[in-house]
Amino acid sequence: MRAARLVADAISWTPRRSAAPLLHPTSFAVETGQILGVVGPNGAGKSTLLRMLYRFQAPVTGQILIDGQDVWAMPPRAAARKVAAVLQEQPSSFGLSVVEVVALGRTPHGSGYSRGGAKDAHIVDAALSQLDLLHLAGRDMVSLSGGERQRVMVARALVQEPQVLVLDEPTNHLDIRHQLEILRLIKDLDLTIIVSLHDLNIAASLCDSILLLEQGHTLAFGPPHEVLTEARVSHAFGVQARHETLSPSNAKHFSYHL
Ligand SMILES: Nc1ncnc2c1ncn2[C@@H]1O[C@H](COP(=O)(O)OP(=O)(O)OP(=O)(O)O)[C@@H](O)[C@H]1O
Repeated sequence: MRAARLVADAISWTPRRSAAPLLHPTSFAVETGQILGVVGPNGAGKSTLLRMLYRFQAPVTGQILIDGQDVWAMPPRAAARKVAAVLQEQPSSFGLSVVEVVALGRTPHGSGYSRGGAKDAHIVDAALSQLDLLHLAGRDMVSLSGGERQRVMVARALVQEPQVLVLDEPTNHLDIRHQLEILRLIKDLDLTIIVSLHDLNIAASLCDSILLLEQGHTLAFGPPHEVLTEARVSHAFGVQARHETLSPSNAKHFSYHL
């Protein structure tokens, strides 16, 4: 089993030269192979939280543990074999082709400047195929659409063979079909996943648990049906939220009004 249990124990983040935390001490656990959705209004602290999980900025307090090991206490290369990230804004990877960008995901598994062997090539090909990118393999990254680039970044994260995958708004830029495909892929992956999402209906159907943030505080953490209540969503987002049952599917669906 590749997935691992992730625990955030009272992690917080405060910018340098500032007294006020942007994220107040936040605790949660994501069981092995489960999906945690991080939701909340703009500026709630979702990306700030994710940045600590994928080792971009260190928590000012608290610890992040993967199967009991402190992510911030291990060497960066070891951490990169445990956690991969797919971010909203990607560097444009100037001059690199799709296959070269995806292959970069193998870096934490290589030694020195080794180019990787047949095993790496096989892993890269499998990811290109899984993300419907084989026909784009030779294309320059800068020539891709936003959605194509997003799929390349998911492929790169997968070839990293992490135990934990962090995704910041992964459906941004994707058309409906590719949104559904990415969501199904996320659901099927044998990984522990932390994903920030703006669409609460997607979050409720995709995730095993939800962390609802507001102004750097945890409003609620737990199963979607417990966290995403009409009252809490209305309060957090400043709207009137209505939780309806759709017919004939009987699926629950939020709609919103000002
Ligand atoms: N390095 C920084 N220094 C100062 N303020 C910051 C820094 N990084 C983020 N912020 C502020 O912290 C708050 C939380 O930002 P964050 O990007 O985590 O929110 P978010 O929930 O991801 O928002 P969105 O839904 O808009 O992406 C925002 O008000 C943002 O302006």
